Amino acid sequence: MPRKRRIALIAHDQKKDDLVAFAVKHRTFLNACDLVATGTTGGRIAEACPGLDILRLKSGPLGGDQQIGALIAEREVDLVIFFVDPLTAMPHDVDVKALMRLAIVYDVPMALNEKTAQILVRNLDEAGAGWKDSNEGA
Ligand SMILES: O=C(CO)COP(=O)(O)O
Repeated sequence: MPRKRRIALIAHDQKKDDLVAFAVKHRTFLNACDLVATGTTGGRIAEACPGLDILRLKSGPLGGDQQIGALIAEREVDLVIFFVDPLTAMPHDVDVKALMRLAIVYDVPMALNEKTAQILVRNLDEAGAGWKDSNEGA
C-alpha cells in the first residue's frame, strides 16, 4: 500500500502563530497526511490541534532542520511548509539554507510563506492521491 503523503512543518519563532493558525484551518487535510515537524513548531501545532499525529524532531537550532533535510534526501518528504522569518538573524542559518538547498536538489515543493502554502495545499487536496504519484520517479 502506498504511504501517505508526508508533510514537513517548520516555522521560525515570529511565524509560529501564523503556522499554527494555518494548521488549524487546514486540519482536516493535514489529518490525512503523515506530519513531521521541528520540535517547538510540532509542539505548538499539537497543542492547538489535539489528535493530529505529528512526529516531532529536534528543535531547529539543535539539528531539526538537518533532520528534515535528511528525510528529504531519503525521499521521505513530499512537501515542505516552512514559514520563514526574514527579519531576524538565526544562529543556525546555515542549517536553514542546507534544508532549502536539499528541497531544491530533490525537487520537493516548498512553501516559504502562507500564500504559497495555501496554493500548494489546495492543489494537493484537489489532486488527491494522484499528486504524489505524478511526482514519483522524478
Ligand atoms: O528553527 C527552526 C527552523 O529553522 C524551527 O525550529 P523549532 O520548531 O524547534 O522552533
